[in-house]
Amino acid sequence: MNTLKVAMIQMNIDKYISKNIDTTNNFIKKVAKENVDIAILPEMFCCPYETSNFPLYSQQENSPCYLSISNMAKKNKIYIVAGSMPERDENGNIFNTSYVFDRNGNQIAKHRKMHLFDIQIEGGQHFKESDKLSAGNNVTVFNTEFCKIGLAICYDIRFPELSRLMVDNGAKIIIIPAAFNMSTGPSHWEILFKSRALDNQVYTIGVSSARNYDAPYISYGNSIIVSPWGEIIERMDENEGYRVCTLDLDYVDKIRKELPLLKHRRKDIYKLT
Ligand SMILES: O=C(O)CCC(=O)C(=O)O
Repeated sequence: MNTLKVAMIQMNIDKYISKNIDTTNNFIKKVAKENVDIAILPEMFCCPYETSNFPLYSQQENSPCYLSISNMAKKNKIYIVAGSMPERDENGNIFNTSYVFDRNGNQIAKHRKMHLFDIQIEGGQHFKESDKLSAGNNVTVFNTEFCKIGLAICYDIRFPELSRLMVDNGAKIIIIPAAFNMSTGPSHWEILFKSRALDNQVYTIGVSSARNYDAPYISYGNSIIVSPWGEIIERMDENEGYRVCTLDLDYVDKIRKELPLLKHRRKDIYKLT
């Protein structure tokens, strides 16, 4: 059987970066003891999710925060999908960026959120990432000894074209560090992870920050794993914690063989004439 163990780390986000790094370190040590292969952190795991914070917390690659996560990966011999952090480039542009480190602490992937989260729900959530952030332009798929894995951030999951491109590129798992909110989370979170899993016959994994009612942006929590058959195989509540889950990659192949959706596509007619 071709399996791997993943851990969803649903952490509370503090205003101090150092506290967030300590929290991450404690979780990584715990999950490494359970022989986890890939640990996943939430979106903006080191920065309270607020547009005004992005410039204040933004750091260039190789920042102390970046290096401490890389060191944790190396020390614990574990892959870490470092949720996301505000990344500042040499021109001062800021991106919502997820880095992936391998078991030697080397960066093997980097995804800059491609779809910026600008919403205005009447009587509900308002947010405008584009006030402070720039969008990334690249689809991200990275390789491991288990399989290829697609990576995107939160709002990116709403765009089926992106997941499909990852799958066309060989992904059998799609990982989404996220922070849905109390307006869209209860209505859309589960459906989105099920839909992307079902239409691509992949495992989808959404890792959220824990809910904090004192924060200006209240995260939905509910970190989730959905199978290629569209079933929820792990789901957390709103509280801080972690969950370990073994994924069977042969099951992806089995589902794709039994119900060959990807093969049955009519790419020859998917054009507007
Ligand atoms: O799509 C949503 O409803 C939430 C997206 C979000 O919170 C984000 O992209 O950070």
